[in-house]
Amino acid sequence: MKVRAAVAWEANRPLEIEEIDLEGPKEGEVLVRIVTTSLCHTDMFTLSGRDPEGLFPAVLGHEGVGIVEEVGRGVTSVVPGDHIIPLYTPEDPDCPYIKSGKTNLCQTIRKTQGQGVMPDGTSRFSYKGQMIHHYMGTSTFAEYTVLPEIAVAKISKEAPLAKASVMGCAVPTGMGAVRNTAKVEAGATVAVFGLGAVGMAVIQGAKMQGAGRIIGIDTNPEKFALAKSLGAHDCINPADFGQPIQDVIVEMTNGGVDYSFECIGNVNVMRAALECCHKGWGECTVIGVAGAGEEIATRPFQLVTGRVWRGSAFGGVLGRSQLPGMVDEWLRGDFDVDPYITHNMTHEQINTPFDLLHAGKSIRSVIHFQPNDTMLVNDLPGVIVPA
Ligand SMILES: NC(=O)c1ccc[n+]([C@@H]2O[C@H](COP(=O)([O-])OP(=O)(O)OC[C@H]3O[C@@H](n4cnc5c(N)ncnc54)[C@H](O)[C@@H]3O)[C@@H](O)[C@H]2O)c1
Ligand SMILES: N[C@@H](CCC(=O)N[C@@H](CSCO)C(=O)NCC(=O)O)C(=O)O
Ligand SMILES: [Zn+2]
Ligand SMILES: [Zn+2]
Repeated sequence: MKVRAAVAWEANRPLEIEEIDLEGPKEGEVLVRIVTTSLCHTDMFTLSGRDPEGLFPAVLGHEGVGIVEEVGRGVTSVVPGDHIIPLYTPEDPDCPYIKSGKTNLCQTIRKTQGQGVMPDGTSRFSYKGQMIHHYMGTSTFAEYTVLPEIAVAKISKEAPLAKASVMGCAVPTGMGAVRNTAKVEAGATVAVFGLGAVGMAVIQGAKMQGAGRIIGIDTNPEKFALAKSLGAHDCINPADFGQPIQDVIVEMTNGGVDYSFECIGNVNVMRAALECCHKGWGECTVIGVAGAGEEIATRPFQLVTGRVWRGSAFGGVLGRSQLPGMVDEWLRGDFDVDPYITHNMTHEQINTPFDLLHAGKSIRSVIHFQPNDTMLVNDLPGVIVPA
């Protein structure tokens, strides 16, 4: 079939909307109509050319929501009409990683996913006969995409599709890192480095866990008002201090924080995030994604004296078994996704979210594939960007 897709032809070049060819779902695959998708910093990171797994041309996008249109042979867990969230961290119950009960990092299709192809080694996308790569196994910047069955999470049909895309990455990543990776407990002191959508979800998650003090850190003070409204007690800008930010936080907290989260992808900040942790027990969770060749450093003494460095992908969330429950929490009103959505626009405006995110003007921009259906709902959060 012919589908309109935003194609990243090469690194550092604006995406182009093209009419490309999409092959139907093969065995174990699902054809999905994407309803909305939002831009995560990771898409921008890959477009920048700094992602060691970045491949071009590709259809980027991994934070979205859609409706199953057709299923391939052997697919039993979803049917046409189901509402789903594409999973860049799939969940195959037969995967030894999943069976371990210790991680959400399903490896069943990880290799081909990193090669920009479906599990059978081929791409469903092409343009005038030229192969176009899939991205993160999701490629949500297309009207329709094909996904392996293990990479779709069936969610409640009550979830408004106009807003649900943020449940595809930012919200579960930040909230899950708090609950599943760090396991923040009531009363804990928390530092959140980077107040984009991921950092905001960490704040929201920490507040829900009953954290006693939440400190937000960002070089862009325009993020502070939202961070405070979600639960941050203090927000600080490293540029306002004449000493390393980790020293400032250790002083502010009388010895360091119980938990810190790096939500930027900056290896120097990852060091600060470790070193602001309390001696003896403080734990730093790295969420941000750093570029090819970049490495982290600290004095090993920081670890010898009890601080812990760990990392989190997709918040440690099991996509098929746990994400639908997180969507239900949202629908019950346990948390709100509206604060994440600052802008709404059409697929044709796909490059605007990159400009807004780069300029620090947005949290999440949502792309609406059927603007007449989803952009005109009366409680749509954020502004509608004029075409
Ligand atoms: N591990 C995962 O599963 C996962 C999932 C989603 C996103 N990510 C990564 O998390 C990071 C955050 O994603 P996002 O979409 O929230 O990004 P974002 O661009 O919306 O937010 C990043 C924030 O960091 C701030 N910042 C930049 N440099 C800073 C510095 N030196 N000190 C303090 N603040 C600084 C920016 O002002 C911005 O507010 C990215 O690296 C992204 O690739 C990882
Ligand atoms: N491809 C990069 C790493 C990118 C990365 O770390 N991706 C995160 C998700 S970011 C979502 O916004 C992730 O889940 N990683 C686990 C995995 O990819 O298996 C690189 O090669 O450095
Ligand atoms: Zn993401
Ligand atoms: Zn940039």
